[in-house]
Amino acid sequence: MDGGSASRPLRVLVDMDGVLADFEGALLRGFSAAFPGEPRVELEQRRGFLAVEQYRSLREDLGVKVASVYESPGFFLGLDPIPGAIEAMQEMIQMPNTEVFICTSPIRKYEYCVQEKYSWVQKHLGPKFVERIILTRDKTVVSADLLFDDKDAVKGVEPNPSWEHILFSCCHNKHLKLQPPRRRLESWTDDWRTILESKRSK
Ligand SMILES: O=c1ccn([C@H]2C[C@H](O)[C@@H](COP(=O)(O)O)O2)c(=O)[nH]1
Ligand SMILES: [Mg+2]
Repeated sequence: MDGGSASRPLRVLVDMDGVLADFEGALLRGFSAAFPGEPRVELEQRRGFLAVEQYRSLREDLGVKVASVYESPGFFLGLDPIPGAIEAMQEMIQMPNTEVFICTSPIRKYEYCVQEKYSWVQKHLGPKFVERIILTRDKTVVSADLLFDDKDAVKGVEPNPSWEHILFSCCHNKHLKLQPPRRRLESWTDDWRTILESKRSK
């Protein structure tokens, strides 16, 4: 090739719940509204990725009750964007030599969730991002350089995923101390651009 060398584009996966869309805030509000007399887990008290497990540990029947909130029609479409997420995604998709995808797991009772995730992306990010949705219960089989995700352990059938997992801080994971070399993004005001640059092939 003449002149400069062409490097392969950087491929970035961005999770939806807890990274682009405020699942935890809506879950607490929805639970409080639907079950006002029941004990609830404030965001400061959230521990562990699955809210359903923490509610179940409070009292067995609370697991089913909290799950009924996110299984309800309108829940996923009504999520608020995480502060700065929309702006960051719009900037990222314009970056040269960069491929951005939204990589998100639907719940098992997928009837409303799947369609509403698509509608949420259309509403908040626009049609070019609808083209870039990857729905999977196993993110380890998706090939990329980076995955921004609030789940502390992203596991699946592939023991060595191609991506580096950047833990996006969320109420349920902010207390975890990461073992080096694992990295975090505290919020969308944190320096995600430097993380992208650190993964570009030289
Ligand atoms: O207690 C819980 C908490 C979350 N979920 C669901 C909600 C989302 O659809 C997925 C998480 O998807 P990510 O792509 O990892 O953000 O998990 C749940 O079912 N129960
Ligand atoms: Mg998530």
